[in-house]
Amino acid sequence: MNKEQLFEQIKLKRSFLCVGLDTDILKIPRFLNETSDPIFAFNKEIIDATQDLCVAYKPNLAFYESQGVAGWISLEKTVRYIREKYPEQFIIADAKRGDIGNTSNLYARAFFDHMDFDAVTVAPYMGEDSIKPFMTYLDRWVIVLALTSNKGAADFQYLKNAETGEQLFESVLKTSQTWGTTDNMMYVVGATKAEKLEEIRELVPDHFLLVPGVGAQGGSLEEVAKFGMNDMCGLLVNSSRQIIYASDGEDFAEKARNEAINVQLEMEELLLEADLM
Ligand SMILES: O=c1ccn([C@@H]2O[C@H](COP(=O)(O)O)[C@@H](O)[C@H]2O)c(=O)[nH]1
Repeated sequence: MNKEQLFEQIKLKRSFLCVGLDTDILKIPRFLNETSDPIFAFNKEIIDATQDLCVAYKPNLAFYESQGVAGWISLEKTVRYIREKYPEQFIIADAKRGDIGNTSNLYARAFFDHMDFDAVTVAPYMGEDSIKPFMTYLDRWVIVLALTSNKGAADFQYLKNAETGEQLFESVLKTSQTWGTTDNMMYVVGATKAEKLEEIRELVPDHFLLVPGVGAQGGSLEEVAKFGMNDMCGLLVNSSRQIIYASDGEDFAEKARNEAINVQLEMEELLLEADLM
């Protein structure tokens, strides 16, 4: 999917919501354990209940890898289900990969050839050759960690370069944007760091940003939109736990839908205010 198609979906759905499929076997409703693949059964219900309210899904690999082979099978089934039933959805592997070039090559093959994701999150620490292999695929994306939502982001990401005075996340944004384009590269910026979005937009005015951290982590959607929106919206705002664990009963999908509706309605208002629809 390219940038224009993504923006079309945002306008059509009146939403820039990305539903995080952080499917924890210990948190899903217990009655699903009677099915042959509880993680996939959960995901399928959540996807069917939210697909008209969001433009993207983001399975976080940790939740699948922690289940060994069974988890990988659930993940593959989930991606295939979305692709076949809701092909307009943008599918992100939140895998935070990146390694020496030949290894990254195989990560890219795993996520784009074998599994048909649209995008994969990558850590920029190992530099250009660790990220370039992901950008050789047409209409596939890398999403580079720039300023993360967690407390530990302060350990390195705000460190200032002694010569330029630039903070590390600023250097990541400046340097890495020369490796790709606004058509194959996005950035992760945590919603809990919304106050930094204004300066981030000065560095990367046209890139899409994947913004986790609303909902369970307490980030403000309104502030993210105020400081982070551009003329193509430019935002995919992720919410995982607040939506998918709205209930642990038989009504879990319906309750997830209600949570997603609340977010979508707020997003619709923000898009209207920004004159994007
Ligand atoms: O900076 C980051 C990068 C990634 N994440 C991931 O996003 C979701 C957030 O889940 P919530 O339940 O909505 O808090 C999760 O998969 C994280 O690993 C992030 O939170 N912050």
